This record gives sequence, structure tokens and C-alpha cells, in this order.
Amino acid sequence: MDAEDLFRKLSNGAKFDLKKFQYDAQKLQVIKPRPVVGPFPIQINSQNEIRKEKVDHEEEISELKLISSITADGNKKKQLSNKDIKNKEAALNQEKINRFRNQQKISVRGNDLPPPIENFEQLVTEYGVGQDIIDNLKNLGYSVPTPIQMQAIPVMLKNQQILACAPTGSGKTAAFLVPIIHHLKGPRRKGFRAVVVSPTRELAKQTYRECLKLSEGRNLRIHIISKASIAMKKFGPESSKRFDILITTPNRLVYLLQQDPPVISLANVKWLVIDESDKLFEASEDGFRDQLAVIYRACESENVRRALFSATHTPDVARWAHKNLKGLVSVTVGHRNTAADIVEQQLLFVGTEAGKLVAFRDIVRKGLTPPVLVFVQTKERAKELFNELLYDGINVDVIHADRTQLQRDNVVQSFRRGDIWVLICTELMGRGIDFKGVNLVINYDFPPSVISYIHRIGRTGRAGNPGKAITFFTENDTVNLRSIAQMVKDSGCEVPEYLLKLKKSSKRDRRKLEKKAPKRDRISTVPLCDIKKQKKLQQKIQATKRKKEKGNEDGPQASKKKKQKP
Ligand SMILES: Nc1ncnc2c1ncn2[C@@H]1O[C@H](COP(=O)(O)OP(=O)(O)OP(=O)(O)O)[C@@H](O)[C@H]1O
Repeated sequence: MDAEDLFRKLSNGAKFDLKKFQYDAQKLQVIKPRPVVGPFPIQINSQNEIRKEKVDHEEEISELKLISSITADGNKKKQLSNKDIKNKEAALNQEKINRFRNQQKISVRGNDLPPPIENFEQLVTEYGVGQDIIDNLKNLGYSVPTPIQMQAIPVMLKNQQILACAPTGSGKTAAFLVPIIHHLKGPRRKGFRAVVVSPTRELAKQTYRECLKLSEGRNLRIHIISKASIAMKKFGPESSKRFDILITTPNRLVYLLQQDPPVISLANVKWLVIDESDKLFEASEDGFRDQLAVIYRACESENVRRALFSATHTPDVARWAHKNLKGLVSVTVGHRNTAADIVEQQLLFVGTEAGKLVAFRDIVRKGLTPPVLVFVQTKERAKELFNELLYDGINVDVIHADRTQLQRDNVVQSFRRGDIWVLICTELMGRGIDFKGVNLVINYDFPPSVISYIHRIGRTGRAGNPGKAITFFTENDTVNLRSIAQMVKDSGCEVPEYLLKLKKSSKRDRRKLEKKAPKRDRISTVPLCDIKKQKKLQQKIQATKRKKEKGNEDGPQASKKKKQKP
């Protein structure tokens, strides 16, 4: 009888939720004991350990000094030279650093590596970072650094170029913003000295907001390129001198750079940060990679430093970074390309396309705890599902590339405020977006890649909060199913055994799926006679929303925009 059978027997044959009863299962060795990999629990739990280790380490060093003083008196056989003591001290220090990195699941490669910080105060004492930045961090509720912040901040403070990979929701944004704000000090009227590139406008806006908060009191001029600022011809060689930090999507920046003559200069840029670097390196239809090349060339200063951040790692980016970035330090937290295991994951077989709505309604019937994010593969399907759920009377909205920027902004705001409970979205929202407290992510359509799965489900389980992700799959979703099932299992969640034994999909099929979404039946169960009724309802809702949006535009948003003006 193996341990699992024994466990079942002890529990009267009941099928145990191994995730829920993880502690008992680990004790009975039904599952392997797993260290908590989520960034937040590790560091919070380990604060006492850190203190204890510090004491142990100090004791070791003073013991070393004591031995040497005894030997100096000639009471011991071998006298330790000063050099020996120094070497031994350095070895003990390194051992301590390694132990700490192991605890925090930080692995690091490169030369001249700074030790990780254990608390934000060390930034003041060891790197001369202003207390105002630490206060700003504290005001945001960041009392202890996350593992990526522990290691990436010192690396960037030492002006080293970095390739960083850490789980979704683990605080990468502050990890690159803090050193940049420190380096730039205050406004200089030299034009942009730091650029942060993000794949979507929503993410750029979020980073912009975090940058404003972290740099409060420094008067740095932070700018985000908007359609309006382009239309108003806000840029020009002189006017852009007023700014210090630029946060943007690649296409808008490239548009300005490619004007004849260019209306924006990146000649004084000291830091170029590529957030979601693997996405921006994709040679996709969006042409991100080509756009990135234009930006890269425009940052022509000899001293420009680059920092690449993402939750997922692709060999392409790593190869490029190692080849092109001098003195590169690579920092990885946890295992590469794994799902944040603070998220409880479930793979749900729904048979056919029609089964998805049934399953969704079943989840709603059992009780849905908002906010909920629902991912579909295309904007057409997002609209279809929206119509269905609207008909069900669910408090739902939808975001996709066809909506106007104002609509997109308003939807994001409403979802953040809790006015919308269920938000249907496409891959657009898959990366980087930090909605506080998303309880559930539903992959209504199976993700096109393992990387996409990691980012999508990473919209929940952020900043140490638990989350849940349910992924529907039909009999046609075979590509990547096995890999994703393995990932779910490795995170300690249950998956049906047969999924792990499926045939591995070919590279060609995986590529094909990434390039083109598979054909699926329309999402629609609304009887024809009700369609008219539904359209009317929709028009009514849209009209109310438009009214609201107009109100918002004239109201607080407009005054906020005025405030941000340089
Ligand atoms: N040191 C900290 N202590 C507490 N909360 C933090 C800390 N650092 C960041 N956070 C919070 O954690 C959440 C996730 O941070 P962030 O958006 O930077 O994650 P990320 O690693 O960039 O995620 P993704 O890979 O999905 O883009 C945010 O809500 C942020 O405010």
C-alpha cells in the first residue's frame, strides 16, 4: 500500500483535497514537502530566521577572532595570519549571503554581485538612497522588500545592467523604479533620462502611477505619451527637455522618433527599462521587436544602462542580453517559467464549446466571489460572451482593443473600484496588470501558450494574497494541455492523471497556436426572439455608460490631467 492509498484509507476512502490538506498530506508523505515559493510568505515568515542567522553569523566571526587572539598568545598550535582571518571572514560572509539567497529562492549570475538587502533601511545606510524614497515605499504599505527587490535594487544601484525574472505579482515594478528614482535625484531639464517601455497602455499607466507615488516629493517630471499629447504636438526638441522619465508603449514612442525630424530625443537616457521583456522581444505581428530596436538605437548615450524584467524567461531574450549587455547580472526568483503557486489552479474539462457556458453558469450558480477576470482568445469572442453574460444579468463589462481608449480607461477604473464584478478580456490584459484582490481568473478559452497561462493566472494571487484560477478545456484543446497540467501539478494542485500522460504536442503545433487562435463555435445561447430585447438593453447600458464617461472626462480626470502637466 503506498502512502496515497494509506492516506485514503485513513480518511475512509474519501478523496482528499491535497491542496487544502497539504500539511497533513506532507506529514504522511503523500506529497513532497514544498517550500512556500510565493515571494511574500517567504520573506514575512523568515524575518525571525533572518535575525537569528545574523546573530549566529556574528557569533561565528567573534569566535574566529577569539581563536586568533588565543593563538596570538601562543597557546594554540597554529597562528592565524591576518590574511587567513580576512579570507575566513569573507568566506563566512559569502556563506551567509548564499544561505539568505537560497532562503529567498534568489539565484544570481554575474560578476561583482552586491549582496541582497534584507530591509529597505539598508538602501539608506549602504547605498545613500534618500529617506524620502523609503518613506514613499512605506506609504505604499511596502514594509519589507520582496525577493526580487532585495536583489535587483542593489544591482541597479550599482549601475549594473540586469536581466530579471520573478513570479507574477512579486513587485518587479518597484524593483526597477526605486533605483531609477534614486539615480535621477531630481528634475534637471536635460530631457528624458530614463525610459520604461511596457507592452500595453494599461500597464504603462499603472507603472506611471506607481512612479508618481514612489517619487513623491522629488518633483521629477514623469511623462506618459498619450494620443492626446501626440495630437497636441506636445513634443519638440525643446519641450521634451522639461521631462525626466518617460513611460510608454513602444509604438507611440517609435512614432515620435520616426518623425522627420524626430520630435523626441533619447540622447540623454541613462536607464532604459524593458518591462515584460519577453513579450517585447517577440517577433510578432505587433512588430514589437522592430520597435524595440528603434528605441534601443535612439538611446545613444555611451553610458546608457538597460534593465529587462519579466515573470517569464525566454532563451531569445537571455541570449540577446548576454551577447549585448556588458557586465550583465541575471537575477531569477523561484523556478523559471512556473505559475505563482499561491494560486489554486484547476483544469476543468467542459466537453465542447457549448459546455463552457454551462460550466460558467454553474460556477455563478455555486457562488462567484468578485472581482473575476475572464480570458477569451479574441475580441469577437469577448463581445459574444459579454452579450451572453449581460443577458444573465451579471454585473459584467468587457475590454479589448476595439474599445476606445477612454472606454478602456473607464472599464479599468470601474473594475478597480469594484463597480464591475466580472471583466471579460483578451490577452491585452494578460500582462502586468495589477488589479488588487482578483479572486478568480477563468480561462474561458484555453491559453495559446504556457507563458500566456502563467501571466493570465498571475492576475490573481498577487502581493501574497491567495487566488484561484479555473481553466476550461474541450476535446480540441490538446496543444499545451499536458505542459500546463504538469505545471498545475508541480504547483501542488490536483490534476487528473491522464492529462499528464497525453502525447507531447509538437513544436510546430505550439507555434501555430501561438500565431493564430483556433476556430471555435460562436458563444451564443440566446433565443432569437430575445435578441431584439437584448440589443435594446445593451443600447440603454451603453448610453448610460457614455453619459457617465462624459461626466468623468469633464470631472476629476480632467483636473488630474491638469495637475500632471509639466
Ligand atoms: N515590498 C512590497 N510589499 C508589499 N507589497 C508590495 C511590495 N512590492 C510590491 N507590492 C505590491 O505587489 C503587487 C504586485 O506588484 P507588481 O505589479 O510590481 O508585480 P509584478 O512582479 O510586476 O507582476 P507582473 O509580473 O504580473 O507584472 C502590487 O499591488 C504592489 O503594490
